[in-house]
Amino acid sequence: MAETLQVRRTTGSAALQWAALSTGQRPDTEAGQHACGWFHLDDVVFECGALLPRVRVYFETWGRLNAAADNAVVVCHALTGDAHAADGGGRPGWWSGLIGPGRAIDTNRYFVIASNVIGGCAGSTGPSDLAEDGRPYAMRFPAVTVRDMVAVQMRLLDALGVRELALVIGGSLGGMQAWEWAVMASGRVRHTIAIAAHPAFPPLGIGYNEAMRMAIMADADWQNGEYYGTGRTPQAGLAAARAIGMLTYRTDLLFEERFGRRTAEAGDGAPASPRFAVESYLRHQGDKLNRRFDANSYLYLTRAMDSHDIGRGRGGMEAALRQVRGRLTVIGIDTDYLYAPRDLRRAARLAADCGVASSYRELSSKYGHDAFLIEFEPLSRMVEEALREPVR
Ligand SMILES: CC(=O)SCCNC(=O)CCNC(=O)[C@H](O)C(C)(C)COP(=O)(O)OP(=O)(O)OC[C@H]1O[C@@H](n2cnc3c(N)ncnc32)[C@H](O)[C@@H]1OP(=O)(O)O
Ligand SMILES: N[C@@H](CCO)C(=O)O
Repeated sequence: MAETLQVRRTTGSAALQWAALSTGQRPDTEAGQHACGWFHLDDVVFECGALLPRVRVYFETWGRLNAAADNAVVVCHALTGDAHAADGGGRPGWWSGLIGPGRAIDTNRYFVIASNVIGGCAGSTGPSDLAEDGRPYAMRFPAVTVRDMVAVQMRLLDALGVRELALVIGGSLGGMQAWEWAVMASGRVRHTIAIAAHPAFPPLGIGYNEAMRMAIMADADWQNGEYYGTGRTPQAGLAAARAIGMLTYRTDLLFEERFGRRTAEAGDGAPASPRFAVESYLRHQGDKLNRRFDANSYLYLTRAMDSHDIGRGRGGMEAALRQVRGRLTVIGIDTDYLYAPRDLRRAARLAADCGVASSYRELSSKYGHDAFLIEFEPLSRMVEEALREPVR
């Protein structure tokens, strides 16, 4: 199976040079330094049995892999996130508050890797890419699962020469990947931190995902997914999906504080134009997502979330948990509507009952589910504390 790896340092000596590496050859990066790269793999077999002859993974790294090749940290992104988790290329990342020199995930100490998930639309192969026949995959893209995402990430880590992981961490869909990493790479991962994510995606989440998919597929511009190159994209559908999503990612308290019943300046009260501040906010969020996200990827990634269940095909949840070796920290958010803290506390307890060195921590926030992308100070403290705990 052919694999190729290209890495480009964005800072420091010989910055901006693309280097082609043979797999297993560690990238020559420096402590704290940011790099980005492409990993090309052939013949990737998905859990559903489908095979993609060519797959591309976009990734970014921070820091340097140590001589023992055991200081790697894998950071997994959420539904609409990407590989740009921390500062680099002159831009902050979505977790810059957590990752960087001297921060909770210290890039002077760790070699941090974040990659865009397969099925996504931020550099890695997804439904908008061209299939072998030269047409976009669209709905012909295989049904991707969280396990497929992690399997590809594991191959990336092998190619980068990483032997053992100090930490795998992520929130939401990223947390689901972290749960899978704990099982799939058991013995290779010293610490897993799964934030705002169940070990098996709950029915309320599946329901909301379906409502969001219905919004996209009801848009006439969706065209059964074959919208690429037609000049029409399902923007209204994706915007409606984002609005539904945002209502589950935040809280009533926050909306009360931010918007109350205030009206938006432009609103004239007609049903078709936004009247209240909260409406114009949701529309703005939809516009923003349309500028950076592909609707078909949204369909595929929400389906991946629906299928997430670490016990699937492994004899159930307990049997899967019994495979976990390293330490597990589950972080819940007290105001998270979708990923209820009581479920996550229970999951951490179940893991402990199954012999895992497991603990539960709770982040208190008015932001709801999205708190893991916003509340960097308390989250940093929790990550630092968790990393100080014994591995086994
Ligand atoms: C910035 C990125 O991280 S994008 C690339 C990677 N993406 C990810 O990792 C996905 C995860 N990220 C996210 O989900 C979000 O970016 C979060 C949770 C981190 C932050 O959400 P934000 O949308 O930036 O914050 P918030 O909810 O405060 O909304 C602020 C926006 O709403 C706008 N807004 C606020 N009130 C209103 C209103 N009444 N009417 C219209 N717009 C409004 C603000 O002007 C601001 O707009 P801007 O983002 O264009 O500057
Ligand atoms: N704000 C997050 C929500 C899902 O966790 C995202 O857009 O990815």
